[in-house]
Amino acid sequence: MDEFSFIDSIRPSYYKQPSLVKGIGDDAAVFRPSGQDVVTAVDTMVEGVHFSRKTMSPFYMGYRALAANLSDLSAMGSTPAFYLVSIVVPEEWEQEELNELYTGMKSLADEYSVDLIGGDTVSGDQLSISVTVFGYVDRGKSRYRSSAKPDDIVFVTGTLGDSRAGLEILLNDLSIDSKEAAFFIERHRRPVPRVDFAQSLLSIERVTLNDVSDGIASEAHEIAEASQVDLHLTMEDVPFTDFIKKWFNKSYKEWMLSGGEDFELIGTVAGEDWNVVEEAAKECGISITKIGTVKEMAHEQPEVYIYENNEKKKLMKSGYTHLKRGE
Ligand SMILES: Nc1ncnc2c1ncn2[C@@H]1O[C@H](COP(=O)(O)OP(=O)(O)O)[C@@H](O)[C@H]1O
Ligand SMILES: Cc1ncc(C[n+]2csc(CCOP(=O)(O)OP(=O)(O)O)c2C)c(N)n1
Ligand SMILES: [Mg+2]
Ligand SMILES: [Mg+2]
Ligand SMILES: [Mg+2]
Repeated sequence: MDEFSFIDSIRPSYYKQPSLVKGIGDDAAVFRPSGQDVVTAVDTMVEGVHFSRKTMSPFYMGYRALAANLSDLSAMGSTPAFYLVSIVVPEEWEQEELNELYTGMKSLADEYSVDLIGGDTVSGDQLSISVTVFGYVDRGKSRYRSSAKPDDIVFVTGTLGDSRAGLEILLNDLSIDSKEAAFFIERHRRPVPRVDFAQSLLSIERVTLNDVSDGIASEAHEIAEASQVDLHLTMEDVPFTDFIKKWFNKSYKEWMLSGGEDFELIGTVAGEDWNVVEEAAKECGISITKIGTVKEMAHEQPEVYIYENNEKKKLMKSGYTHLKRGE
């Protein structure tokens, strides 16, 4: 195998998106949006930081790199259309493993009819996958972190902390009940981006969305800062899988807030639209939970508060932070 035969092997034989003009094979790809806004994002995953041989097979490395990006598109309310993959591949990687990685991405891409339209292949020391995605959204309909208003309901999809529990099991070879361990591991390896749910909210004029990659302690702050409001959350309302308590009683609360990589959506919406949000979740077969309320800023800086046993505390912006220096 060399770079060129590899590219030939991953080149799609046909594309599903009608707006594609030129796919893989020239200096760049071309697509032609028809009056919609184009939404784009890039997230990178690096061996040793986002995954390791212990936590992920090549299939899941690929699946998850695309899932994280589709999750960002869902948080903008957009419909995914295209992706590009830039990959750094260590010498020892076999062609079969690289094919598996692409099969992992394709398995998710096919579900959403998303086309692979380009990328870059480079040899290097550590596996790194950078995925760039493009999606469409009706003009002016993107969902921003900056749209939260006082009295909004704060909600979150699914359950939190499962992915972190899966990571713990994988990294430390924990032997817990096999069915329950498999659930957490699956939540870590194969997160489901909430694309369908976000799209079912299209009838609502205003909804704030942010996807949970770092943990809601961080994402709630991003909403508070962008919207210049305070968020008041209730710890007892934050949703978790019931058996997480049994295995990780000491840690599960912290993981719910800052474990990260749940790829659920946290958002805010006016009370009068709450029934639409509930209906959307039901349609998509996912759970949705009210976890708090938006309030006007009490001080000069936006804050997130969390109530536990009726005690009010500031929730710090904890979570996974890259580029930490000098601490
Ligand atoms: N190295 C970078 N150069 C330019 N923009 C960046 C860089 N890193 C992050 N951003 C931008 O900063 C914003 C927040 O990024 P990030 O926290 O990674 O978002 P998310 O958690 O949703 O993936 C996004 O608009 C992103 O495009
Ligand atoms: C081997 C391994 N160690 C640690 C983690 C945990 N981890 C790595 S990055 C991250 C946060 C999310 O990644 P980031 O690059 O900040 O995503 P973004 O917010 O840009 O979407 C977490 C919780 C992991 N997934 N795998
Ligand atoms: Mg990012
Ligand atoms: Mg995001
Ligand atoms: Mg992201």
